[in-house]
Amino acid sequence: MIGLYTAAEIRAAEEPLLAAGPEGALMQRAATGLATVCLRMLGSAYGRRITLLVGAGNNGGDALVAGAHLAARGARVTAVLLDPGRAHPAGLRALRRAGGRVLDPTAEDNGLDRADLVLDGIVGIGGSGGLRPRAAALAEQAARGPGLLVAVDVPSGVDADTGAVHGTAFEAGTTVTFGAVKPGLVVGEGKGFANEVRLVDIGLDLPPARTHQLTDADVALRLPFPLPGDDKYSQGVVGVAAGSSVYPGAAVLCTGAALRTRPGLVRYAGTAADGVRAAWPEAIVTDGRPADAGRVQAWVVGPGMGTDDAAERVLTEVLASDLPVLVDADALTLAARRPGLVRDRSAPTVLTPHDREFARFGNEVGSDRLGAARGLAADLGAVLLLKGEATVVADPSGTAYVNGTGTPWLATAGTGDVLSGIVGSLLATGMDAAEAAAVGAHVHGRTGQLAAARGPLVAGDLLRRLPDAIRRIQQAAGFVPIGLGDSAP
Ligand SMILES: NC(=O)C1=CN([C@@H]2O[C@H](COP(=O)(O)OP(=O)(O)OC[C@H]3O[C@@H](n4cnc5c(N)ncnc54)[C@H](O)[C@@H]3O)[C@@H](O)[C@H]2O)[C@@H](O)CC1
Ligand SMILES: Nc1ncnc2c1ncn2[C@@H]1O[C@H](COP(=O)(O)OP(=O)(O)O)[C@@H](O)[C@H]1O
Ligand SMILES: [K+]
Repeated sequence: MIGLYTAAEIRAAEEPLLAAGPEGALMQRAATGLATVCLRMLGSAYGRRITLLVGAGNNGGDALVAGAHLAARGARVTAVLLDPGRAHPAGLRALRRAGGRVLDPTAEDNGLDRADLVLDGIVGIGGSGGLRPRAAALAEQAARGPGLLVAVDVPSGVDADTGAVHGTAFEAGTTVTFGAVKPGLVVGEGKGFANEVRLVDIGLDLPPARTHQLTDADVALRLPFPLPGDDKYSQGVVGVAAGSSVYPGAAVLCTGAALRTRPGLVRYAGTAADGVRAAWPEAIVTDGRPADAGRVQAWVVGPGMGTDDAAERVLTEVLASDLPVLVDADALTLAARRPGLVRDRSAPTVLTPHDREFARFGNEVGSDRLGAARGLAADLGAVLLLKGEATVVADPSGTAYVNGTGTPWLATAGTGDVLSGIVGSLLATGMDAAEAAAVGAHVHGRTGQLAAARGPLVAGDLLRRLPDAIRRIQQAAGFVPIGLGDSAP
C-alpha cells in the first residue's frame, strides 16, 4: 500500500532528522533525487535550458540545489526568484557556484518561452491559500511555454493535504515528491495538476498511514481465490435488491457485476425479476421481497429501485438485517431522509454516493473530498465511498483510501451499478467493509481502463471485461504505479 501523508505528518517525521543534522542533509537528498528525475526526463543535461521558479522557502531551496546539480552537468540554468531578498541562501550560493544565472521576477526575458524544462519551486507543503498574483502569472506563463513541467514536492497552488486549488496552480506533467506522497497529489483538483507522481525517499521514519492508495499487488492479495474445499455457498452469497419493472437495467448490471466478480451464488429479489432472469440464468431470482430470496451473506440495495413506499420498505427490511449492506443510488436518497436507519445498525454499511447524492445528507462535498467522506462516515457510523475522478473511501475511524485506477470514460450511465455489484460481492466474502469498497473501486477502475482501450465504453462492456481485469491485476502483482527510489544516484 502507498501511504499518503499530510504536510503536518511529514513535518513531524522530518523533525528528528533535522535535529540530528547535519544541516541541509535532507534538502541534499531531496534535490539529488529531483535532479536525477530531471536528468532521466531530459536524457542529458548538457546545453539544455532549465528555468527554476524559486519561492522564498525550502521548496525554492530544493529547486536551487537541484538546479546547481544540473548546471554542474552542463545545463544552462536560470533561476527566477520571486522574492530575491529571501531566496534560500545556501541554494543560491550553490547555483551561482555552478554557473547558474539569477533573475528577479520582473525580468523581461525569463526564458520560459524556450525552456526545455521548468522546475516549480515556488511553494511546497508550506503553502497557504491561492497563489499570489506574481506566482500565478509565472505558473501560467510556464504552462504556455514548450518546456517539460516538473513540480518540486507539490505543484504550487495545490493544497498538499486536500488537493484543493484556489485560482490557478502549476500544471505539472511530473511531480517529484519527497518522503511520502501527499493526498493532494492524488485526489480532487490537485490530481489533475500533479499528474505523474514520482516519490523520492529521503529517509523519513513515518508512522502507520491513515490514508492509503492500493496497488495492483495489494488488490491481488485481497482478491480471494476459490479453494479446493469451496462450494457455491462457502464463498459468500450476495443478495441484490435493485431495479424495477420500469428500470430493469440497473438490476441486470448490478447482478451481473456480482456474478462476474465472485461467481459463487447471487440471489436477486425485486420487480425487475424477468429482466434479470433473462440476462443471468446463473442467478437465483424472485420477484418477491428480500426475505423471499433465501440466505445471503451481504446485500446490495438501491440501484434503479425507485424512491416510493415499496422501495422504502425494501430498504428498511434489508437494513434491519445483521448483514453487511451496500446502499446505492435510490436507496441513498431514501437513507438521506432517514439517516437513523444507517446510524442504528451494528453490521457494516457501505454508502456509495456521487457528489449530488452526498449533498442529500446535508453538506456539499466541497474541495476537501477526503475530509468530506471522513466526516459523513463518522457521522453515520458507516463506510463512505465517494465516487469521482479519484474515488475516496473512508471508514468511521478515519482510515481512508484514495483510488488510483479509472478513466473519465467511466462517466457514463450504469457504471455505478456495476461498482455496487463488485463491492457487494466482496462484502459477501466477509472482507472488511472499507477494504471491500477500496478493492472494488480499484477493480472497477482497472476494468474501465481495459474497456476504454477499445474505444468509448458502456456499462455492459465492464461486465464483459471484469474477468480479464481481475486476471491482469493478479498477474501484475508486484507492479507499483509510483516510481520509488529515485534518490539513488
Ligand atoms: N524541512 C526540510 O528540511 C525539508 C523541506 N523540504 C522542502 O521544503 C518545503 C517546505 O518548505 P517551507 O516550510 O520553507 O515552505 P515552502 O517553501 O513550501 O513555502 C513557504 C514559502 O512560500 C510562500 N508562500 C506561501 N503560500 C504562498 C502562496 N499562496 N503564494 C505564493 N507564495 C506562497 C511563503 O511566503 C514562503 O516564502 C517542502 O515542500 C520541500 O520542498 C525538502 O527540502 C526536504 C527537507
Ligand atoms: N471523470 C471521471 N473520471 C473517472 N471516473 C469517473 C468520472 N466520472 C465518473 N466516474 C466513475 O463512474 C462511476 C459513475 O457512477 P454513478 O455516477 O453512480 O453512475 P450511475 O448511477 O449511472 O451508475 C463511478 O464509479 C465514478 O467514480
Ligand atoms: K512546488
